[in-house]
Amino acid sequence: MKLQVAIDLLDTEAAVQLAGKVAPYVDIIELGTPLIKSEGLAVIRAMKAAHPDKTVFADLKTADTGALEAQIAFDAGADIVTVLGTADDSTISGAVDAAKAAGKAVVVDLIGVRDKATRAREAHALGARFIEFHAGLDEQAQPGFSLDTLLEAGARSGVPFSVAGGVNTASIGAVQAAGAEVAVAGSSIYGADDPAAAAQALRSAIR
Ligand SMILES: O=C(CO)[C@H](O)[C@H](O)COP(=O)(O)O
Repeated sequence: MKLQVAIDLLDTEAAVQLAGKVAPYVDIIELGTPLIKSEGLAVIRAMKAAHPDKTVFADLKTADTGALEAQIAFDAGADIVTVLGTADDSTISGAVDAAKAAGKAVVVDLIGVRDKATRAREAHALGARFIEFHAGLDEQAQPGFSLDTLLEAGARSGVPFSVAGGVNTASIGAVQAAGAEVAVAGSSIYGADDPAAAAQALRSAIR
């Protein structure tokens, strides 16, 4: 299983600095949606320039104009972009076409999707590289939130998937046991006193 760090900071310098600390322990560097909204495409360019050997994941959460949004992020250096699972099939297909032309990839994010396993299969058939079973920060803040429902749906989907939703050292074992290809960790890394140690601990927990 691969490890993806989600950087939900708000400025490019802090994001590149954090990536520099955790890069030895992660496979994929994700530029979070708030970071891209705050800094624009420049943060994608800066991250790819700083880490040309890493997969740079632009969490665009595209809802429309899939081909166009994917293309501008690929041109800026992104290797993977996200499209929302709630978007129209044509939006996913448009982004997938752009990815194929650029030799890059699309991940479909299931945030807000009710029947995640079914939509995951549809999105995979449309050409998404893998499907992100995701509970967003707002959903995680709800009383009684648990990652278990997400993991069960991912395991049931039968397609390649990642998991995001407050993944930490206590839960990453269950994420791997569910069969995820990628564990996405944001706040448990960027919110830690020592982000490098946090990333290293997550990496060590992967069997
Ligand atoms: O995309 C996101 C929020 O929409 C986050 O980047 C993702 O949820 C990972 O962060 P965390 O591990 O803190 O949940």
